[in-house]
Amino acid sequence: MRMQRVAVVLFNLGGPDSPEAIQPFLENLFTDPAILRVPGFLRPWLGRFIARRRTRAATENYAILGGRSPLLDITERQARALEAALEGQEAAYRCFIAMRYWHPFAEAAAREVAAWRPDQVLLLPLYPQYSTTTTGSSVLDWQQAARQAGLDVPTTTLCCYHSHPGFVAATAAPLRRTYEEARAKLPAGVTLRVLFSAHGLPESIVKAGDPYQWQVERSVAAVVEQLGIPGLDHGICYQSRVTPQKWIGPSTEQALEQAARDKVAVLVCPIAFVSEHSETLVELDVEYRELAEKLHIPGYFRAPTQNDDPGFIAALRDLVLGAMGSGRALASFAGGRQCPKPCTDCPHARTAQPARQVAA
Ligand SMILES: C=CC1=C(C)c2cc3[nH]c(cc4nc(cc5[nH]c(cc1n2)c(C)c5CCC(=O)O)C(CCC(=O)O)=C4C)c(C)c3C=C
Ligand SMILES: [Fe+2]
Ligand SMILES: [Fe+2]
Repeated sequence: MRMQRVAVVLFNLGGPDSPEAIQPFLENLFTDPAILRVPGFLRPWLGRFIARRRTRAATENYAILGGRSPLLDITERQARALEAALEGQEAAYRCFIAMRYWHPFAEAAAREVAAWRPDQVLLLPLYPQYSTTTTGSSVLDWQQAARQAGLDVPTTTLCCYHSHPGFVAATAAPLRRTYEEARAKLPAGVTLRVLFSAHGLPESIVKAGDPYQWQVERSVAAVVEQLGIPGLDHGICYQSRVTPQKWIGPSTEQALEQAARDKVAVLVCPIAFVSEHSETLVELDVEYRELAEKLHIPGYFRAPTQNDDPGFIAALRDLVLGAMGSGRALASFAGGRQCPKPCTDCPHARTAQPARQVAA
């Protein structure tokens, strides 16, 4: 009998692979209805307008990284490491990558998956917390791509793993190392504040029911508990605001200003990214570091993201094996947007409509 084949599809946002790709990448992003929530007839025009306005700042950021995002290279490493970690199971696992706004798109990934003839597909977002703007958008994109590729096999979606013990441990371990290194460099009297920095969202998206902020808070609580540092000074803040609307706060800039007023050193820990990219390597390592210096903050440190750290890959393996056969499926959410229903304690699980099975 042929061994069962499981295609694991890793979702991430994608990033430009050359300076010329920056504007079309941004156009793809800002014309996504999950990101730009304006009437359909306005979206292509407004989305391209916002993208063109953002291109200059983004080009300057990517220039610091050699003109391209490192996200795909890192995701490739994660995919190969996860594939290796899944060897020796009862089923044969192969990992594929579907990026949302730049190559490899879901369309190409779905064709590759179909050609491999899997018995099952598992969708694995590289976003620990569910947002309609990230995982939700990628799932919708995948569903369309899979239909076009004629891929009709049972599909399981892993919506979120904000408090999964493996993810929490893989976040806490490098944070603890950086914390100890930072402590050793600081004078004894200086407090070190851990600032958990997550990608921000427009407040209207959270008010419409997006569970992302709540899940970020859950992740932070779990990581702090795992660290077990008595009296740890810590806070949550949100970075990367790119539109003029009101975004959730406090912003990372505001949190740094508060740290300056409190005369504490800061250790910034990314909590919603699991790979290095422009928002960690440029925003956190260059822009916020400069701001911290300008504000005379007594010390600025940054914990690394997980990338292909063995602890994180082991967490992904456990998530994959735990999700297989669990019957997790998508439910349609009030308002017509897709929202998953796998965790019993997510607010969206309580508000979701009865499950509409998209896969067995
Ligand atoms: C309204 C705009 C945006 C929302 C909402 C948003 C949500 C969101 N994004 C990530 C993770 C990533 N974002 C990345 C790049 C990126 N994101 C936006 C805008 C929104 N993101 C822009 C305009 C860009 C391009 C870069 C820039 O112009 O500064 C990336 C990849 C970047 C790379 O270097 O490859 C990631 C990853 C999350 C987790 C999230 C909400 C939960
Ligand atoms: Fe983003
Ligand atoms: Fe959930």
